[in-house]
Amino acid sequence: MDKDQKALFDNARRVVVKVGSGVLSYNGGINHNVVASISRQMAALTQGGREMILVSSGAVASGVAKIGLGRRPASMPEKQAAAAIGQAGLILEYELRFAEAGLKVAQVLLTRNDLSHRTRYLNARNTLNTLLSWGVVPIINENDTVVTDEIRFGDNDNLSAMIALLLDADLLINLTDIDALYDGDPRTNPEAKRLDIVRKITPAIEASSKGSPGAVGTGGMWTKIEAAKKSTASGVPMVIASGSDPKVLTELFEGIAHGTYFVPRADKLGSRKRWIAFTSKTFGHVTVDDGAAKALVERGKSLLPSGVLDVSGEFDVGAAVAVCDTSGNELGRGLTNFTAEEIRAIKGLRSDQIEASFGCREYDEVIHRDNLVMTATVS
Ligand SMILES: Nc1ncnc2c1ncn2[C@@H]1O[C@H](COP(=O)(O)OP(=O)(O)O)[C@@H](O)[C@H]1O
Ligand SMILES: N[C@@H](CCC(=O)OP(=O)(O)O)C(=O)O
Repeated sequence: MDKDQKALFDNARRVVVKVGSGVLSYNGGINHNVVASISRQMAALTQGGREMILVSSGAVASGVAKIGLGRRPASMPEKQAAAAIGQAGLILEYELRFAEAGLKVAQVLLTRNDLSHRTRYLNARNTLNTLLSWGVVPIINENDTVVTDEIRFGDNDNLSAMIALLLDADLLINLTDIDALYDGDPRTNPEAKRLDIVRKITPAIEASSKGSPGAVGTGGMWTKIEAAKKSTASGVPMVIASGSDPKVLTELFEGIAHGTYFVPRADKLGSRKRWIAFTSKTFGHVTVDDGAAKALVERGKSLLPSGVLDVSGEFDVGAAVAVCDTSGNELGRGLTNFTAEEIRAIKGLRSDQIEASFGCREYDEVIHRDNLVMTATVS
């Protein structure tokens, strides 16, 4: 790896590692060698002075094996039931492996709703920080029992990025059943070429990652690219590498390159803005005209009522909303100063017109720049 990457690994104090179902499964059950090698490497890194956090899939695979289903169930309730059976055994296995190195682990189960709710997000952050301060390794999975389509992450890739942002991690490592990101799905395109470094997630990279997942994974490469977008746009680098390589983590921290490295933006986004941009749940969207789009994206301005063309959804003051251009592309997200109904009444109006029509105006901005994060570029 190059000098900059090596410095980054050397200096990374807090690291989130995600392991996917594909690499954790073997013959319809859990791959004990992979659990052992990931635990051993993470324990050594923890003892070397880093704070390591694990996001591990594998509950469904473990449950399927335990009750002898023979195959991964198709229906949601069956998957949830299998995960409930498998999660205990999965954590027990990690607990035993980490204990061999004298370390303790903690099970943390989360849903998307937990993190999109600001207070619960802060509670989760406090708990995780306390565990880390006690030298305990948190092992996180989606709380499959209670998730519905509405609140599920659906994939642990996005959850791992949100955890990296929540904990202000220095690095996110995604261990999967393939050695790197390719410019096409190698399972269907034998000509696909390996990408060692991604400086910008281009539409071509997005398109090449849309193949379906492996037999047991969820989301495939696409959800890993979504995670890389969240992570790098917040200033946290991400690596996709093979989890079946028993030295992958150890070697990465020795300066030996593995997999694909996603270069982050230079300046780290503050923790509140990360939450607004990537973790909050949006309750609607406002469509802005071309002038407002440019002012927001290129000049970091607040969103004024005069730039708003349309509003969708019903929301209250303080809700998170997406800001979209006239083609429906999401430009960013922010916390609104007005309800949806109020924005409908004042859209397109200048501040003096609002005062003339309504007799007063509490805020000049629909979304103030302090509560706004733009994630897109405008051509
Ligand atoms: N562009 C790509 N580069 C690499 N792998 C890809 C690509 N597109 C799709 N894939 C597939 O994504 C799979 C990994 O995703 P998934 O099965 O969901 O893993 P995990 O269980 O680790 O989340 C790989 O096995 C690979 O076949
Ligand atoms: N919560 C599920 C994992 C779902 C999931 O995201 O799987 P994967 O895409 O393999 O990381 C489980 O533990 O089986």
